[in-house]
Amino acid sequence: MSSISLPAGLPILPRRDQHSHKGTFGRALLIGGSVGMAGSISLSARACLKGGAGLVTVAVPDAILDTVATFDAAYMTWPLPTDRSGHLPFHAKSKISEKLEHADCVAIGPGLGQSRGLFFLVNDLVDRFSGPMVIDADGLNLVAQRAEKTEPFAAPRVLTPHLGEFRRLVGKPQLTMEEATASAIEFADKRKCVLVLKGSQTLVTDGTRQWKNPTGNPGLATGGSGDVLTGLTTAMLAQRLSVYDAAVLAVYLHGLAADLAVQETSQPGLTASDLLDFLESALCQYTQARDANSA
Ligand SMILES: NC(=O)C1=CN([C@@H]2O[C@H](COP(=O)(O)OP(=O)(O)OC[C@H]3O[C@@H](n4cnc5c(N)ncnc54)[C@H](OP(=O)(O)O)[C@@H]3O)[C@@H](O)[C@H]2O)[C@@H](O)CC1
Ligand SMILES: Nc1ncnc2c1ncn2[C@@H]1O[C@H](COP(=O)(O)OP(=O)(O)O)[C@@H](O)[C@H]1O
Ligand SMILES: [Mg+2]
Repeated sequence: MSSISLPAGLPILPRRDQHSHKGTFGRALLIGGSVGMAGSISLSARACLKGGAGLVTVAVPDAILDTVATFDAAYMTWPLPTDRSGHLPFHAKSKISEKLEHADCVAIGPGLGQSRGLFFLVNDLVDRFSGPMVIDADGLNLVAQRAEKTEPFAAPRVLTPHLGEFRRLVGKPQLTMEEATASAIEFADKRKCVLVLKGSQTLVTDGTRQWKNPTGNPGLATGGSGDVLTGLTTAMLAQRLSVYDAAVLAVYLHGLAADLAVQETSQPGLTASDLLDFLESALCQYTQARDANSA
């Protein structure tokens, strides 16, 4: 029996049909990484698998492909060119497009770094991909650099900034967390997106609805924990949840995994890799409680 009770309003991940197959649970494409930041996109990709996506492909600069591929044998890799500074160049666009055609959902940003080529590449993909997309980390920073910062997004988008990234998105470097909360709701409403303002009680909003997340602890204050959230959110999109529901459920499960992890380890000792190991327990507790509620 599950030891948790699910908070009201938590989205339901549908039970798996007996005759389902990997295609049923979506093809996710994750784009990120640069020399020195192979870990971030690897964490995202593994979290995407652990979160239940059917097929996961990671597109990274070829200089880091072997490192990324070795992290988990269960996802596929797609080599892209690497520029002289270790980043994806703009001309990676054509090879990305080949994979984009077959993707049900996309995540972009973890570990990308920043360059002029990346600015044009990322903004082109954000504008062009018609399916749901998670934008995180440098993906957010590159979107923030656009001059026309007020237009609504043309397709379903989940943006997952921490306070520092949100300040860059709205161009207000002094914003407090309290001010950011109000501003996040306004941002999501105006830009027609889901905004996940990450922190100790992460806020998820689409401008109309708000979810203040009850799970999670300061053990999550460790490099790579946000990258895990990116992959988990993408997994929920791959399983056909709406952008708002995907973000809420991912944030809840991510925090729950951290809460379960620190029962067995410690807050200071928690790493993003450990967190991946507890995603399964979090999903187990969640699905048991979901099934008990519907019995
Ligand atoms: N293994 C890997 O490969 C990893 C690679 N990674 C990759 O690194 C890249 C850079 O991402 P990043 O988040 O580390 O740096 P950045 O965007 O400069 O943010 C830090 C700035 O924001 C501020 N800040 C304020 N409030 C904050 C808050 N609540 N939470 C966090 N920060 C907050 C903070 O202010 P401070 O409090 O430090 O003065 C500081 O000024 C990105 O591509 C990412 O994917 C990482 O994922 C780690 C694992
Ligand atoms: N004190 C805290 N309590 C609860 N959750 C936290 C705390 N500090 C950080 N987190 C969570 O950890 C994650 C950190 O994300 P981020 O800063 O993007 O990490 P990274 O880029 O290193 O992967 C977010 O999901 C955030 O909500
Ligand atoms: Mg981050």
